Amino acid sequence: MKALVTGISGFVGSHMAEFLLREGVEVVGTIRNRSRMDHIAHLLKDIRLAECELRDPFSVESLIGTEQPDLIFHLAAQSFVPTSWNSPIDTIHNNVAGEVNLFEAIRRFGLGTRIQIACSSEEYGQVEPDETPIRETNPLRPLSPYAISKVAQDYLGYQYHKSYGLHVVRTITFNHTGPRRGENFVTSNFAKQIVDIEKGKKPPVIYVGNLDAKRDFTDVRDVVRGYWLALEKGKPGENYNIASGKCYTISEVLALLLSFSEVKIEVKTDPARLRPSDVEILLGDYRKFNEATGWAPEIPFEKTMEDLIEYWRAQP
Ligand SMILES: Nc1nc2c(ncn2[C@@H]2O[C@H](COP(=O)(O)OP(=O)(O)O[C@H]3O[C@H](CO)[C@@H](O)[C@H](O)[C@@H]3O)[C@@H](O)[C@H]2O)c(=O)[nH]1
Repeated sequence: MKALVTGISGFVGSHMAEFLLREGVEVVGTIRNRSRMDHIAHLLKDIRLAECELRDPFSVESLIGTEQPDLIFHLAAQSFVPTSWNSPIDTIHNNVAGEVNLFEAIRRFGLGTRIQIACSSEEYGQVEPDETPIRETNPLRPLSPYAISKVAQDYLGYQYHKSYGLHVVRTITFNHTGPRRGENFVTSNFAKQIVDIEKGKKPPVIYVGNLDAKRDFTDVRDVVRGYWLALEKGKPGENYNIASGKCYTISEVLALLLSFSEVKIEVKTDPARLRPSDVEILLGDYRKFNEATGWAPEIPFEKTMEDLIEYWRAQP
């Protein structure tokens, strides 16, 4: 069995590759010439890399024709919400064109490849108080260009399944984190700031944005197991929430991370970290996915946060 992981050098891609190797699957991953390699350096003897610009249909067609994968985990994306306000067109183009190019190549070669699409709880956007925990039937009220790009990716998956019978499973993943999480994202950003203070690299002040937002975090290692199960047991054309079913305010996340450290730290709001519109609450109902695949989260949030801070402590 051969799996293609787009964005293999990223946070989720590197964990996906580790999971697939443990399952005995042959792993090929896409990289671009400017991809960082530190997350997958330890895997290079066991995986193959293919340089591919997903935005370029010729590049994608040549990759798919050569590799003819049984499975695709489509994880490559511009995934940071604030970047999508600075470069909305680039976010939408990158996330949407890459997926269309993959679907078109699979369709043209007539392959039976099973394809997982990484959709996002950001698609739900403005959620009303009586709508939590959020089910897949909730209306989508996206609040950022990133969310729009994910709505498009999600519905393209539906459409290519209906129009051409492609085996596409759409996973709607709520926030996820763990070791190697990029330092822009809130959990890693706070953990790294704390560790930089511990190491004396910066004064004892932690800068934060909106602490009132509520998010539902799942450990990345549980998430990649979910992506595998989505293609093993999920129904083509369907969408499934992957979530923990619990949510924390960002101020609770900050308090938890601070509790792992001995140093005294002052908390300051950095206005540059506030967004034009922020999703207030994301709390997912994962029953549909559980019923289809048996998946449930296993790693508690406290353990994920401990592993994350230890990850940053171990960095040079
Ligand atoms: N990044 C960041 N966020 C902060 C900060 N302070 C508060 N926040 C708040 O923390 C929340 C989480 O921010 P992110 O970690 O940047 O994630 P996100 O915007 O929720 O998006 C993530 O989850 C999506 C799934 O819901 C993913 O699709 C997306 O790629 C990303 O992983 C947001 O409400 C944000 O305003 C800060 O200093 N930095």
